[in-house]
Amino acid sequence: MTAHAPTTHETPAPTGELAAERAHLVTSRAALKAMRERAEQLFTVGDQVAGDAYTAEQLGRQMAQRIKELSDDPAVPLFFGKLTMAAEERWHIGRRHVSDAVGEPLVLDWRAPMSRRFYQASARDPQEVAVRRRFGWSPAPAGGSTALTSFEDEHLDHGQELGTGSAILTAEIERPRVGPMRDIVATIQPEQDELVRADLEDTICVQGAPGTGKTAVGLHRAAYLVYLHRERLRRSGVMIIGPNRSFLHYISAVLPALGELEVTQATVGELLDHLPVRAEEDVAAATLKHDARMAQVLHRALWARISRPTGPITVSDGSYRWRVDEGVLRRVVDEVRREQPPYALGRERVRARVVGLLQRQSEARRGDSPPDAWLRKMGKVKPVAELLDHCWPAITPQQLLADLYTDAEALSRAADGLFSPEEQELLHWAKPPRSLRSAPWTAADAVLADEVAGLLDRPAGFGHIVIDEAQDLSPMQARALARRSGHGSLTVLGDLAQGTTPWAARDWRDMLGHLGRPDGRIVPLSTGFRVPAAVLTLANRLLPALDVAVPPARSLRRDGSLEVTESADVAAAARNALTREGSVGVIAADAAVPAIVDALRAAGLEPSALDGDGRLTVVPATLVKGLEYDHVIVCEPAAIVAAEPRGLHRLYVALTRAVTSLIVLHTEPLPEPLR
Ligand SMILES: Nc1ncnc2c1ncn2[C@@H]1O[C@H](COP(=O)(O)OP(=O)(O)OP(=O)(O)O)[C@@H](O)[C@H]1O
Repeated sequence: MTAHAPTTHETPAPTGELAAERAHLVTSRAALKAMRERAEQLFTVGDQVAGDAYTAEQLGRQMAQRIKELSDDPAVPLFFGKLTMAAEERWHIGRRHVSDAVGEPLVLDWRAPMSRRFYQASARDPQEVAVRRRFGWSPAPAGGSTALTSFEDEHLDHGQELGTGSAILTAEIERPRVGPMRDIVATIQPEQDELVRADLEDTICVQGAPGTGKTAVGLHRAAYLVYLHRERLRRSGVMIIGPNRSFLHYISAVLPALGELEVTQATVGELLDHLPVRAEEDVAAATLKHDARMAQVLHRALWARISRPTGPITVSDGSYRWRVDEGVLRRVVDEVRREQPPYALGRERVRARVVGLLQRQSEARRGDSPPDAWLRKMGKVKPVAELLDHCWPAITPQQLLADLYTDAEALSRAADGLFSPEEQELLHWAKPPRSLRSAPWTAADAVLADEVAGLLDRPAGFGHIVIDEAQDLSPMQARALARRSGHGSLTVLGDLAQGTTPWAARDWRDMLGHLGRPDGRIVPLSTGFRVPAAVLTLANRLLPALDVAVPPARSLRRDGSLEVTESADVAAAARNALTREGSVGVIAADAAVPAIVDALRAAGLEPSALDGDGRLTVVPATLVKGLEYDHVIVCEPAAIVAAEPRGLHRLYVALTRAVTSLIVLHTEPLPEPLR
């Protein structure tokens, strides 16, 4: 394969081609406006013609959604690419579909099957594409519009291919980052596109070094799947799981920019709402609670609640008395138990079968079928209720956990052969709480309560879940997500080297097992788009000490700078960084953050809150995962390492947040691998 120099046209364009492209832009914008006006008109008419209130509301919601989808943001290019086919057809590719009054497409949605060639065609396999064109756009000033300024052609039919040498890709990657994450739809790379367009049925697990575009791939895959399977996924839903709220805030603009407004975004913690978290616990206890063995302990503890009937029941029904013998009742309970339904469903099944036995007696005596009200009444009569409370008692997740934590014998039975006596002791509450609400519930208990809730009843599953920073999930958290995925598929994104929780994954196959998808495809991403090579070389020196088998990251970026300085003057470093274009992130051990904020303020600088939109942000090291800044100042690496057991992993995360420059400030000796 031979790569040739591109034919790049810069503004002002000497040829009429750029003018023709600008004319196409004007036509496309006008067509989009007309589409929006038609939708608005339908919206008004729909209001008058829709039959019942429900239909009207549904229709209204869909139309309002459609109008929003058709909105034209002048700051966002309407198209970014163009394919000229060997057969002379021409297709512009953009963020959404635009067609003219007779339905002729003016811009193809990037997710349409045809658009795939824009990302995948190569000189070796042109896929009938003669020329691939990428457009350059000027940055939009605040509140203003972007302008079409240039284009770059690859004559695939003549063996020309730029790959990552594209000037427009380079400009996009090097564009200063301010504010939330942007979509990468104009420059998705072939290896990323393969993942974005993976089938809905496919669970994929992406192991990628920092900045290889994992988050970007996950978000674009969500947008792609919603486009392709709109009706199905609108019903079941798509969810994005991120490590914390700051991260979710950072990525929140990407899907709306791609026209997708109905995707749920949450942290794992936000999904677990079965008890109020009010206490902290030591790492050993928390780690044990996050261990996969805990699932077996809870399963045993719950099913140990079931006991066999110890006598017959007799039910008075007007002038009749029905009787069910102990042996028959035992068979009912044993049978339902063998069927292994969710526990709460099992209880109802026992109830229904006992009522069925009463019904048969009644029918035999009375000669006709009793009405539904009779069946409901029989389900609640005292002997039946007492039988259920004895044999298959109702239980809440909180009650089950509290009983385990306070009753050493019950715990020992459930944990027999699984937990050592010392481990069991870790779970024990020294004194019983006054009430379940005031019990010292911890975050790990919330995960366990969710496991129990999942044994009681199966939650409805999402059609697709994208899990970012998945390396940090514990086996029990992974199970909580598996439960919410039902028959759906997963996109699992992470980097074993960035695992910072005590239970962080060391092997993706194990994690996929906990996520209920042991056969998921594990795919590496290796090209880094964020971190400059010099910075990555420094961070890679930590890898051998991180005890994970991952290939070192490789950067596309030859620009950028690295400075390691023996100084504590963060204000001077920040002031200097602010003279350059782009965002500045100061990353420090959590405990050092207040003093750094004070020092910056004392120097007349104004750091903004993590979710704010200022140019200078001070970020606690524990919250920086997934984020990026043009200029990063990492303060005192030794303190970041010392703050937690997996401090070196945390430092690896901190060092890989820089897009353009990294400044490491220290007065203490640097951690060993960096010396
Ligand atoms: N194909 C691409 N074109 C342009 N920019 C890209 C491309 N792929 C990734 N990027 C950019 O590279 C940066 C890193 O991407 P992203 O945050 O998705 O990486 P990541 O693998 O999730 O990183 P980390 O593991 O550090 O969280 C982002 O600014 C993203 O927009």
